[in-house]
Amino acid sequence: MSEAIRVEGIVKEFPVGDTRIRVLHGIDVDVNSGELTYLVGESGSGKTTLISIIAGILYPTAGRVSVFGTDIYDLSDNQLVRFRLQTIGFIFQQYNLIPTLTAAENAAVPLVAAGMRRAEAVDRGRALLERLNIGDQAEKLPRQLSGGQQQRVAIARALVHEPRLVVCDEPTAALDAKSGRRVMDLLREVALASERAVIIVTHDNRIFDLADRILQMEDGRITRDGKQMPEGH
Ligand SMILES: Nc1ncnc2c1ncn2[C@@H]1O[C@H](COP(=O)(O)OP(=O)(O)OP(=O)(O)O)[C@@H](O)[C@H]1O
Repeated sequence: MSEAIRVEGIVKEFPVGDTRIRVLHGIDVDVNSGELTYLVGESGSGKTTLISIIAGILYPTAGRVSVFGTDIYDLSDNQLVRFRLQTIGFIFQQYNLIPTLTAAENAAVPLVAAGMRRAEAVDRGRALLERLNIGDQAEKLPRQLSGGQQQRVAIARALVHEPRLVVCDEPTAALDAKSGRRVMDLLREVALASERAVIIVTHDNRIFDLADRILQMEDGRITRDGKQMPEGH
């Protein structure tokens, strides 16, 4: 276990009308590799905003984020895009699949973007779909898949290039218990590999027992940091 992510003094404000609202109030936290870290808290507490900043897709108003030793907001826009492509996999609440590509092609997108030959990339995408138990759906288009199947394609796409940091927003919400477990097994395997880290935002009490560490947010602050679920969940 070693420090993978360092978050220091993160403040985020959004403009609303003529004013600005502050949704993150100066967050300091480290995340270790070798652990599954969960981020929990009520709707609106700032979880998605924080993981988006950690994943390099939303600029903070103030503060620093270091991902495996790189201060990501010191990078130029182009460098950040490249760093994100190579190092970070993000599983969004919306699946954001490309409607004209098959499931296997969607899963292969990060590899193709990194320059891998298309046929080899699609083979790897298909192999990951098999591990997620939807290998038989690999040649279908997203609109021919159920919500849970689309979610697993999105998960395959986030993992296919073996990013060192995987950030997930409700990865199991649309899945039945068995599919959810498969996804979690895969994410745990990633987290336990050396020099890789996984952060999961979740309300899914079926998977709480799998967390190594649980961070709780309230009103834009981290108010608990421990192994146990806070009361009320
Ligand atoms: N682009 C935006 N403009 C203005 N306010 C925003 C914007 N994005 C988020 N917010 C506000 O920031 C706060 C935190 O939102 P966030 O989505 O991070 O919460 P969350 O904890 O992930 O909630 P949920 O569990 O419902 O997804 C909310 O009050 C939300 O309304």
